[in-house]
Formats: sequence, structure tokens, C-alpha cells
Amino acid sequence: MFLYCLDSLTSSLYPMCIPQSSMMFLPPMDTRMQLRPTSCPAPWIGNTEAENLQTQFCLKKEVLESFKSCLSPEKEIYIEHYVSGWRGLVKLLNSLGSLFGFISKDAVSKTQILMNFLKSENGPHYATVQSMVKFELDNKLVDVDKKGIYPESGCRTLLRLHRALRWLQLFLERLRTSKEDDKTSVMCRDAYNESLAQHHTWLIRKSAGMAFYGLPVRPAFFEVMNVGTPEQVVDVLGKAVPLLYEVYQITEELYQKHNLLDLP
Ligand SMILES: CCCCCCCC/C=C\CCCCCCCC(=O)N[C@@H](COP(=O)(O)O)[C@H](O)/C=C/CCCCCCCCCCCCC
Repeated sequence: MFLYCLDSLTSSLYPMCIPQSSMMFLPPMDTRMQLRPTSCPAPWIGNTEAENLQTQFCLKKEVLESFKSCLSPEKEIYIEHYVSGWRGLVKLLNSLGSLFGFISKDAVSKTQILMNFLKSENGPHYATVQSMVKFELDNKLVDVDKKGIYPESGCRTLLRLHRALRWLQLFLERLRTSKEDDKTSVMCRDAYNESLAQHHTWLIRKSAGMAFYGLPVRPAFFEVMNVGTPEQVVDVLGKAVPLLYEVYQITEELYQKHNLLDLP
């Protein structure tokens, strides 16, 4: 069945395809059709009033630039810019509607944990992923032997985002090479099954699976990215995907070297 959803950024209607069998999982129609005014953000977006104002999202400025700046010439990863890239993505996610609220909340809580470390007295140790790993390992602040004593360590928190980065990279690559009629929900689901899903519980997998049906169709999705024509979107994605892959690979190798890839 086709539903027409009000896009909170463009205030236009976009169609999304939802199978009849999934309708029972969706929020009531009045919630789905609600127009969220730009001055009335979801409550989990940012830290300050200013941050919370939902200005128009720009993929290049808010995601690509942040992930670009997060790599130092020595290939260290600056946590501040890494987090800022995720916050840009969360902004985009929030603009897609309340169906994605549970995903957005989790991403915000993870970025907040890392920001809190950065702002703490140990902040300088959290400047880069490399320095954070060294600091937490040297001071035994990580559950390397799987005890679950440090459920909010920086290493464990970043690992969750790191796994999500793999999903993002796979999803964007599918989006980049897709055709106009290809389904975003299928691209998203396939990328998810290939990456994050194996780390999630049954309930999260089912909820995520339902949420994917609420994704806008490809042309509407491209519009939300606010990059320009479909050709320009494809061009930007062509730059974003290798960049995300590089950040992912650096983290993956670092975590592998220190046996941190299975932190509970
Ligand atoms: C340029 C276009 C980009 C497309 C838009 C992308 C927007 C993505 C924004 C945020 C992505 C969400 C990142 C989610 C981080 C999830 C971390 C995680 O795995 N958390 C789980 C484990 O944490 P702990 O319990 O061990 O602390 C947690 O259980 C998860 C809860 C929420 C569900 C996460 C489902 C993730 C689905 C993949 C993202 C789908 C987004 C679809 C929108 C395009």
C-alpha cells in the first residue's frame, strides 16, 4: 500500500511504500501525517536551543565535511568531527519522521557519551580514537575480558557507531549505484543485514526492519539530502563512500589490533 507522508523539511508530500502486513506496527495516522514545524524539533537532536532548531539539512556541509575533517594527515581520527558527522546524519534522520525516533535516540545517546568524555577533565585523551584507545586500555577502563563493568566506555560506545558506519557506507554505495525506481527500503535492509544486524537483538532487528519501510522513495530521499540534481547527489556519494570506508578501515584495524571488536 502507498502512504503519502508530509516531509517536514520540504513540506511536500512524498510517497512511501508500506506492505499491508506491516501497517499494524506503524504509529497512528495522525502522527504519521503530522507536519513538524521547523521551529519545533524532536527533543533529542542537540545540546542547545540553537542546535535544536531544525535548519535545512545539507549533506555536503554537515556530513561530508565533518568526516573529511575527522582524518588527520597521520590518519588519526578526531572524535569531535566524527561525532559531528553523526550529528549531521541524525539531523537527516529526524527529518524523515518519528518512525526513526528510536534509532535517532540511540545514536544521540552514543554521540553524547563521547562528547561528555571530550568535555571532561580527561578530554585531551579523547581527542582522537587512537588516543582514546590508548588511554582507556592503559587505565583499564574497557571491558576487554567481557565483564560488562564499563558499559559506557569510550571504546565500547565508539564501536557501536563504528559498526553503524559500515552500514552507512554499504547503504550509500547501494544508493549511489541505484536506478530511479529502486527501493530505498530494500537497499537499506540489505546493507543492514550485511552489517549491523548481526550485532542486534531480534526485537531491534524487527523494529529496524519495520522502520525501513517508512523511508522515502529514492527521488524524495535525494531531495532531502539537499545536494542538487540526482547527478550531483551521485557525484557527492561517490566522494562520501570511499571517505567513510577509509575512516571505517582505520578504526577497524585499530580495534582488531587491540582485540576490541567484540566489546560487550
Ligand atoms: C546521506 C544519507 C544518509 C542516509 C541517512 C542516514 C541517517 C542515519 C543516521 C543515524 C544512523 C543511526 C545509527 C544507529 C546507531 C546504532 C548503534 C547501535 O547499534 N546500537 C544498538 C546497540 O547498542 P547497545 O545496546 O549495545 O548500547 C542499540 O541496541 C540500537 C538501538 C536502535 C536501533 C538501531 C537500528 C539501526 C538501523 C540502521 C540505521 C537505519 C537508519 C535508516 C535511515 C536511512
